[in-house]
Amino acid sequence: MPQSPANPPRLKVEHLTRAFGGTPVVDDVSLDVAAGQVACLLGPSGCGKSTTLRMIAGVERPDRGRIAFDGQPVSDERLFQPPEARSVGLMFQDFALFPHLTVAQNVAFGLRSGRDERDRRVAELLERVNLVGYGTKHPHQLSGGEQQRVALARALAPRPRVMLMDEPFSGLDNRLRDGIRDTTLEILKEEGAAVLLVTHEPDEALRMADEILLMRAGRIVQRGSPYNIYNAPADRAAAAFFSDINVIRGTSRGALTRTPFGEFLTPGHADGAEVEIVIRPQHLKIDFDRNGRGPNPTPAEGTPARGRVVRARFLGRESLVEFVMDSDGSRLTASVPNVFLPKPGTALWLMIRRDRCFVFPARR
Ligand SMILES: Nc1ncnc2c1ncn2[C@@H]1O[C@H](COP(=O)(O)OP(=O)(O)OP(=O)(O)O)[C@@H](O)[C@H]1O
Repeated sequence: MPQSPANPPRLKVEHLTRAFGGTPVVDDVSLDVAAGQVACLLGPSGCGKSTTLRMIAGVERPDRGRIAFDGQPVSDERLFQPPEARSVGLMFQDFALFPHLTVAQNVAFGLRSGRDERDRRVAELLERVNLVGYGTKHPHQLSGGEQQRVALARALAPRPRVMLMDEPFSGLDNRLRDGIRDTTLEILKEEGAAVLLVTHEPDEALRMADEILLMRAGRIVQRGSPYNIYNAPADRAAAAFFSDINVIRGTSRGALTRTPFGEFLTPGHADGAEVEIVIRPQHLKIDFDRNGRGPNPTPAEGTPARGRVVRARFLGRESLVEFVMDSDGSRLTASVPNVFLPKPGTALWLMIRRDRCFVFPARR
């Protein structure tokens, strides 16, 4: 739904700022999340994600900035509503179920309605999280995944306008996690809350988010759909956050940069400026050596360059092959689906998917 003053986003955060001991930890963060939308705050440990979430929850006071739900301020220069007045659902890494309460009592905990309505809502949620028949059990009788689903049901029970989740899946077994993420996402979408999920795992953000907000040192450095963030990273660090990367350095002259893979267009970079051409391992293509010759250059893949295999590893879904390049001794890594394990020393040719390269100014 388009947003306007008459139709404000479910969650709106403007210029949120918080310092600890003089060090800014959250620095001018603004974001919007619509009802039914999942936004992921993604960034390395310590970048300020949890502090942002805690301010929106109302358990941490901002130094500056405004927070509004459906256009109604819950925190600004004058106002600071406590968490219980905000209609937020909270879910953290340790689910913190009440051990002495049953599953049904845990789910009913935040419900203020009459008994019939409460029982109806608990039954509805237990069915939705696939725990029919578990109502009388206690948390210690449940697996980690089941406990996580109870926590989700408990957080959603009062129909919060905004759902805040801080690394909610990180305590779970790796094999369970993808399934639980998908189920959780389905339920969140059905319930229609605005969801802000904090994670340091790019895979989780790519899987769950409608919008990713990439955070670094207290600031949001890029925002966009998973597709855009992955395929058009704002800088080298943003590219490197999602996968291993290869970096080919060169000097831009007349908007062209010469590399072992031919010339690359580098418009917008001054003459003599050092640039970095960044390419993910899966976008390097490998071809065989034909008596010292490689494949013919193509417009899309440019000039091939020869290298020798240093190491090849099988990682299950893919094989990673590391090369040292003949031309300048630089190291590059290519990823190949399935099994491809050439012996060290094998000469092979590499080509670069030019439409998948990113060009950035070189880091000093
Ligand atoms: N109450 C506090 N007092 C002092 N420093 C704090 C406080 N809370 C957080 N910090 C500091 O602020 C920085 C950001 O912490 P925050 O928990 O927001 O980061 P994060 O991105 O969520 O990291 P993680 O994923 O490790 O939880 C850290 O350096 C942390 O030590």
